[in-house]
Amino acid sequence: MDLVLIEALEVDTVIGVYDWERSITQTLQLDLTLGTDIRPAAAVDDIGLTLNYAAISERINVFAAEHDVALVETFAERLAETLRDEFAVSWLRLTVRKPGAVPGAAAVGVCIERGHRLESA
Ligand SMILES: Nc1nc2c(c(=O)[nH]1)N=C([C@H](O)[C@@H](O)CO)CN2
Repeated sequence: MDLVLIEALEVDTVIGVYDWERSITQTLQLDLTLGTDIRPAAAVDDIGLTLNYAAISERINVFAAEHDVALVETFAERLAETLRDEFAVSWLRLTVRKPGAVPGAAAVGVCIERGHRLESA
């Protein structure tokens, strides 16, 4: 299995369990590792045959702008489901960090893996 990477993508969204968080936008930082087979695209140098990280990043920005949830867990789970529905992703690892949420910690958050890792031929 090959991997396409999106690292330290910053997106703005409404997120948080406390009342004061319900009326503000906060920035989340995302790391995304996407499992795919890059060989068909590499063989003919065609963006249409791989996971377009620019298009996926734009989709994540739209997702963040449209969603409003309490937990980073919910954000991660729903985003992973959306990406697996809309792109040819066999497996993904998604880390969602909420910088500055806890005093003394650079960031807090979750990391999830979904789907099946395909072996390379
Ligand atoms: N496991 C989690 N713990 C907490 C979350 C969360 O989303 N998942 N959220 C908060 C608050 O919103 C916090 O980030 C505000 O600073 C607390 N714990």
